[in-house]
Amino acid sequence: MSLAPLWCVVPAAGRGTRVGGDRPKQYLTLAGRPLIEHTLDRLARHPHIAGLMVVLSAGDALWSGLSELHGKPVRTTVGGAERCDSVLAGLDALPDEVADDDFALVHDAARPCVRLDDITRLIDRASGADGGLLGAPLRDTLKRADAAGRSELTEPRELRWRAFTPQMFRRGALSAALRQAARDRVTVSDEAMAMELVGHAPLLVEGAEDNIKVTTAADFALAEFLLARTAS
Ligand SMILES: Nc1ccn([C@@H]2O[C@H](COP(=O)(O)OP(=O)(O)OP(=O)(O)O)[C@@H](O)[C@H]2O)c(=O)n1
Ligand SMILES: C[C@](O)(CO)[C@H](O)COP(=O)(O)O
Repeated sequence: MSLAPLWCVVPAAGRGTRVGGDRPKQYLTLAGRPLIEHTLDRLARHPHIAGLMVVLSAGDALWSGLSELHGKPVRTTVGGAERCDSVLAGLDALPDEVADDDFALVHDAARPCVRLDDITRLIDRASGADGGLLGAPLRDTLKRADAAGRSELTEPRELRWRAFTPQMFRRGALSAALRQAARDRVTVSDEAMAMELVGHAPLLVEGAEDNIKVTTAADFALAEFLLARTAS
């Protein structure tokens, strides 16, 4: 890997409404410490990550104040109403040393089980392809439901992927794509979608299915189990 070390933007400004806890899910306890600490620990341990830009909600009183982890700088900024607003704020806040042409990673605070070797593979492959994302091909039969919740149609599963993070793009190109989506009033659910909308075709890099996004309360038990099995 000849690329210079990359900064990683970590959107952590969500409210965790689907979990429904007494605080945003990134601060709920997972295997003895706040979920976000697991995520940041894994990212900072990756030898090719230079620093972390954690995007917090305005007035976040639960953030630990961490400023360094495993010798890497940890900076914070304030996010926005949607995940895409938070990612754009994170990109804008990256240090000046990150040029527009440099790659940056984006990884959800809510994905604590990411494997270091998947990050390495993403960096290796996506840097040669002008950007990409971790994901996994759909393995189940895919149904389209009608409004009554009945199966109306079986969709082809070939060429269908689930999108994970990290996602990796050049800082300037991703910022421009996110700004364009905002101007067009499109709420993009991931960085790759913003890039697709301006004509790019991000590389899909297959990653482990256990890189789950903690989304509901039931995901905590699964994440705790997976954390112990995905240490590298
Ligand atoms: N305005 C937002 C919304 C989400 N996120 C972050 O984006 C990641 C993925 O979002 P999601 O799982 O949807 O988190 P929440 O928005 O917190 O969940 P919910 O929709 O259940 O409220 C999380 O790390 C979340 O903190 C963010 O930084 N800013
Ligand atoms: C970026 C993402 O994690 C890819 O799966 C996801 O789109 C973000 O979660 P959300 O629930 O759509 O906000």
